[in-house]
Amino acid sequence: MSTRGLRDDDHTGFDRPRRRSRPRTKDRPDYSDAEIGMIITIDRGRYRVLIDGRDLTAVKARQLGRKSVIVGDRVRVVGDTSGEEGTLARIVEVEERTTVLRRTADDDDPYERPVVANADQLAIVTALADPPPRTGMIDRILVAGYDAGLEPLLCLTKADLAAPDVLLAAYQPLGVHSVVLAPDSDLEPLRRALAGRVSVLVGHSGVGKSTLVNRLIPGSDRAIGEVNEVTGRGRHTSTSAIALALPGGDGWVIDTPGVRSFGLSHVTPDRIVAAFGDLAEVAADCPRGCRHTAADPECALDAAVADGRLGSGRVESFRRMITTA
Ligand SMILES: Nc1nc2c(ncn2[C@@H]2O[C@H](COP(=O)(O)OP(=O)(O)OP(=O)(O)O)[C@@H](O)[C@H]2O)c(=O)[nH]1
Ligand SMILES: [Zn+2]
Repeated sequence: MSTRGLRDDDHTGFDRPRRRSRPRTKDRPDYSDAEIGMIITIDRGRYRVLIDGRDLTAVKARQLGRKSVIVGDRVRVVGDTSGEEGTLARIVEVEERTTVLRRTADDDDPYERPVVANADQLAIVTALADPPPRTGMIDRILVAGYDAGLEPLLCLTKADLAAPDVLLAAYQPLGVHSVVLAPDSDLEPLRRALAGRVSVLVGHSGVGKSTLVNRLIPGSDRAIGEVNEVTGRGRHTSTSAIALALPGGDGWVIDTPGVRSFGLSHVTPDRIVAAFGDLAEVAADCPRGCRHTAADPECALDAAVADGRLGSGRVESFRRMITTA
């Protein structure tokens, strides 16, 4: 009797991929020598890849199938990698991602769309006036960022038009770092916060994100914008994010097109709580399925506030964030 006959009766065998269906190692091309680059931006199926300062255009190789390639991805590239005009390289492998920022188009959308890979900071650009700040939007972006394992940075622009105090006070208990910016303000605090990191910039159209990027990276030429009254979109209609190197090679900012919504149907309360070490420790005692809101009668966060293990301000801020988001 063959061993295969025995395995067929074994239920656990069903889920395992059949050995024969996998390509054998010796048939699989070895790309370990292929050059590694970073995806800078994507335009109509063409990927801009930066390798050692060379800027090339590439397409996805067929063997990648439906695997997504997104801005920030580290990829292996073969073919013509000279970067010369008219040449096209092929992306054959995507390196494992350290983080993935995702969004769903809206809350009823079951599809998570990966937006940016390998970032470590999420800079939320919000105007203090014109357009007025919306904490619901900030909360949604914070939740998406915590879910992705990114550290948030609140960039409050247009401080010449309104004071930042109320917003700063709202997010201080969560430990969110912030910088306040006016047209003539010193950029040094922002530069320090971005130094050596890969920061995704998100913000509603009109908050002054392009103005900020142009100040940080002279020559980056981000379109500053007359918002189109009909479409609500800025002048440049690109839908892809773009990675821009900070001067002196001191990190990257990844600019994203003005976000109008940040659907969060893929996020669970426990993944958010996990971003806060002190809260996560306490929430380990919550009943199964607890959403950690004020409406959850047995949430362990309440007991921890009552006996002084957690500050009430921190728990309230956390709950406001997860409930308005
Ligand atoms: N008063 C004031 N206005 C600013 C400031 N920063 C930018 N603006 C103005 O706000 C408007 C929008 O600025 P943008 O930089 O285009 O904003 P954006 O967030 O990039 O918007 P999109 O390009 O639509 O994504 C422009 O008219 C800017 O001149 C600021 O600090 N103070
Ligand atoms: Zn709870």
